[in-house]
Amino acid sequence: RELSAAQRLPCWGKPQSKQILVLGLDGAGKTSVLHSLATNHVKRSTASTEGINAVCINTEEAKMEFLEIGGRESLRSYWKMYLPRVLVLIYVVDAADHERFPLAKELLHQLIQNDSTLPVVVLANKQDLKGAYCITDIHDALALSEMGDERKLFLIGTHVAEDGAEISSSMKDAKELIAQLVSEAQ
Ligand SMILES: Nc1nc2c(ncn2[C@@H]2O[C@H](COP(=O)(O)OP(=O)(O)OP(=O)(O)O)[C@@H](O)[C@H]2O)c(=O)[nH]1
Ligand SMILES: [Mg+2]
Repeated sequence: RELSAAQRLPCWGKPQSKQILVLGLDGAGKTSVLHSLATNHVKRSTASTEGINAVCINTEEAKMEFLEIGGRESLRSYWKMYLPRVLVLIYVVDAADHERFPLAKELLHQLIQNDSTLPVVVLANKQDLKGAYCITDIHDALALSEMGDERKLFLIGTHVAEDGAEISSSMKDAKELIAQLVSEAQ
């Protein structure tokens, strides 16, 4: 496993680049969301990310470089290493994974505790699943009211359900919002 490869990735680390970190527990849907945002079509991931996964996405507004770090327990210690370089943090949760909300919450709060202004976009993914928590419940479960007053914080429900379909309007909104945030953050 070569996490240090991040330094050599073609689109990661250029001074003019807008870097976005994508974190969240394993299985939350980070890779699936990134694939879908990149292609505008739903594409579910079939494998857990072994290390890091870098995806460049360009919109009219911004050239964006997304870096996902796998969410498995063995990879979580790497998450914070990338924080100092990011403009925006995307935190993906599986809205139906009730059992692990407390863990997802704890890890999110640990990540942002030393940066009171880092913008955060929480994606409450898998909204298509029966039993998925709605936005209000996710807001409570993750204690998003305790993320600090100075921070730009957004919570969007998403799903990556039907392979091949065009991405949902909420996913398009998320893409626009992220582009907006990175252009403001630079
Ligand atoms: N029903 C449903 N399944 C989803 C959704 N998003 C992702 N999945 C499925 O959930 C599983 C995990 O998705 P990934 O995108 O690999 O999750 P990840 O967060 O990248 O996981 P790691 O790389 O292990 O950290 C895959 O089987 C996906 O097909 C969704 O919105 N709805
Ligand atoms: Mg992944």
